[in-house]
Amino acid sequence: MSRLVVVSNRVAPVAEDQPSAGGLAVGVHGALKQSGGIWFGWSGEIVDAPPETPTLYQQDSVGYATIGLSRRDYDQYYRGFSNGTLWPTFHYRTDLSRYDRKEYAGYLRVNAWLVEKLKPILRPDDLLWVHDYHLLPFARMCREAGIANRIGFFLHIPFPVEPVLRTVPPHRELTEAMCAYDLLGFQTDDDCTAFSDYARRQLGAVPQAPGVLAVGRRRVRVGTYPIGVLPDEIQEQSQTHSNSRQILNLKQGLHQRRLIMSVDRLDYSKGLVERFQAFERLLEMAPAHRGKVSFIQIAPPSRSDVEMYRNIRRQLESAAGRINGRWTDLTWTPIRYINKNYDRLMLMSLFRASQIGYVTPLRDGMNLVAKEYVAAQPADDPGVLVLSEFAGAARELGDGALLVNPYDTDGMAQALGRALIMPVEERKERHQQMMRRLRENDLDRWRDRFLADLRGDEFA
Ligand SMILES: O=P(O)(O)OC[C@H]1O[C@H](O[C@H]2O[C@H](CO)[C@@H](O)[C@H](O)[C@H]2O)[C@H](O)[C@@H](O)[C@@H]1O
Ligand SMILES: O=c1ccn([C@@H]2O[C@H](COP(=O)(O)OP(=O)(O)O)[C@@H](O)[C@H]2O)c(=O)[nH]1
Repeated sequence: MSRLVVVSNRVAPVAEDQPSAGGLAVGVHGALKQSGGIWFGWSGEIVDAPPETPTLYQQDSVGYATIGLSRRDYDQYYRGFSNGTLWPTFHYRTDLSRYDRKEYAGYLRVNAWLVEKLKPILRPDDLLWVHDYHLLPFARMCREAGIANRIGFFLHIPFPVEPVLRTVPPHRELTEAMCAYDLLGFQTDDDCTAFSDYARRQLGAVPQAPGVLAVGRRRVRVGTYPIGVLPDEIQEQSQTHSNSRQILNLKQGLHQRRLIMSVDRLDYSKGLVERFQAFERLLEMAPAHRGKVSFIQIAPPSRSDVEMYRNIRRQLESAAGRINGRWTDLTWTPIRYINKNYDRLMLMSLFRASQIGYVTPLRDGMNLVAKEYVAAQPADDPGVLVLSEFAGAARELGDGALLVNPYDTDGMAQALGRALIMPVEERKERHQQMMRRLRENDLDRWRDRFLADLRGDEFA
């Protein structure tokens, strides 16, 4: 079988007990560990002079090939066009998006440079699987460099509807470039439909069969492949630290209080301020919960050199300070807001120790934390997932979770109140329902379905 070569901007740290840098790294690492292959991408370092060739190293079945970026490339490609333009727009925050031609030129330049660095490592029958918005034009540049391999692309974040996408000035060039991939994968049907609708209206794409678009002389397949987790592995992990000093101390310090848990990169798309406000509304609306419930928000800093990320950090600090200032008493602090990265084993144990998973992004491609929270619960006394309808995960977990609209403060507070008193029978039923979906759509299936479609004969 052909070798798998994964390309993504972010490459996971290799050690199991190291904190991971977001869902892409967690998902791709989990998938590659099973199948083996090469993982090529940015080393995470900014260097004075980028080397001629990537650094190669092997860890179990995965070969890593990573390379540093110069300050200018990092600024224009990663911080600039990827995270200053595409990320906010694709998350429907056109108010936070900016466009700079120089940054876009840098984005294209780095894509072409990465192709040049990857080419010598490639074999003619390698299967390429490229990930995420940093690399929309990567396949087009591969084709220009004479790389004829089959290339698939998976978008981890939402794909916006046409009027929103058009606010990115080079939208047509970008989407035309996407059509140089053989297969385009999205997290949800909504994302896939948004792309297909855009392609029909703006690029004159003609649907040829279900999931196949003809765009000029190219045929491109499109499909929905929701990323998953490995529920059994998470069940096991969630018990690793159950009796550790940290978890025991936490439980002791809670004095029987119910625990609400949230874990997110510190990102404005995650709806953290709205979430804090809804928690405060719960305390206002339901005096019985005062002193009886604690909320832990873990929010490791992310992309801190992008201005909007500094703003959200300030806003949250002020919200947490204000709410705690108003409600804290001698024995109870309602919100523990922690700006630190935790390793996954500890996170899964924290999920298991809590009664509510509070996951309320304003917009999210999938949100693996929601799935991990469910997988980490004890089957005989599971916690409740309170989940935003705007997370990709809501498509699969909507029947078992309490779905909320993160713009509706009262609605979220009500959902928290309902979760806090939900009888165990209802919690078990909801949990079983969600576990069924997690098992049907686990991480192995995500990889296997995508790669089977990419290998398929339809392209011949
Ligand atoms: O690499 P960073 O800039 O530090 O950011 C971390 C990752 O964030 C995003 O993750 C997304 O992928 C998850 C898994 O599919 C999904 O659940 C989540 O909804 C997405 O936001 C980003 O897409 C990745 O490229 C970043 O590496
Ligand atoms: O301190 C932390 C915070 C998060 N995560 C992991 O990072 C991933 C976040 O993925 P998600 O899809 O929820 O959001 P993203 O950050 O990719 O937007 C999940 O697997 C978390 O368990 C972690 O390992 N340590």
